[in-house]
Amino acid sequence: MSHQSNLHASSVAELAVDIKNLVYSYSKSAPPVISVKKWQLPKCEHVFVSGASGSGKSTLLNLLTGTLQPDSGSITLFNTDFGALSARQKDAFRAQHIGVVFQQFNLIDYLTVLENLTAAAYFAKNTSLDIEARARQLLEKLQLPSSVLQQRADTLSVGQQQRVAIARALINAPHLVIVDEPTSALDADARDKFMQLLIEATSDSAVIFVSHDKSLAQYFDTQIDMASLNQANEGQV
Ligand SMILES: Nc1ncnc2c1ncn2[C@@H]1O[C@H](COP(=O)(O)OP(=O)(O)OP(=O)(O)O)[C@@H](O)[C@H]1O
Repeated sequence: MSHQSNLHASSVAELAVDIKNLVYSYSKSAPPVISVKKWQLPKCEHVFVSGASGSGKSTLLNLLTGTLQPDSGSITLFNTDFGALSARQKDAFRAQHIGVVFQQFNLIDYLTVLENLTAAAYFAKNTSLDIEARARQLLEKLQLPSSVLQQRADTLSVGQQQRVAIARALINAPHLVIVDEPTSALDADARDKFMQLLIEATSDSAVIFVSHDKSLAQYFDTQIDMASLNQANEGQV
């Protein structure tokens, strides 16, 4: 069964993420950085993952997006066994079903906002939607003027870049949105506004948001700390 046909199963999946016995180490001689026995995220739930620096938050996100491969265990995303996909299928699955907002936004500087959004749709082979119309709709939802579409990414303010990064993550209407600490450069007012917009814009998706700033937990349905999720060093010296 291809990942495409699995998508039909995904529409009835109860769980966005189902992790079992997931173990990951950067080095064989060191204890695992990630060791999660069981973690389930229901569809459309918004979870806040906190944890100290070095606790494994980014590593977990990289495993969820397929950038890192687990040593053992399984990650099932919307009924699809992610680990069983080939590298190419993983890329396609990620492009189609997972939206990522990176810490540094990772917009392509020399492209306009519309080109940035169109590129994300292109990689997902998303031809079924009118991308420009969807881009306009998302910008409106994120309270950016549509004139921004024609502006080069490197001419945007930091706050605008953040909103465009959300729009890019949502352009393909992903089932799962992963957000890695995007608020560190913002003052308190801008941060609250950003969080409200993010939560509103992702109401139809499951969201995993990682940050060490526990004051952001108020925006989420549930919260979990890496230390309790991760039993990596239990019983190890
Ligand atoms: N490429 C790597 N090679 C070896 N060790 C790594 C690598 N990347 C991360 N680590 C180690 O893995 C552990 C978890 O790192 P990770 O970046 O996942 O933590 P984090 O919770 O995201 O931290 P931060 O909040 O500082 O971004 C740390 O001890 C880190 O030093």
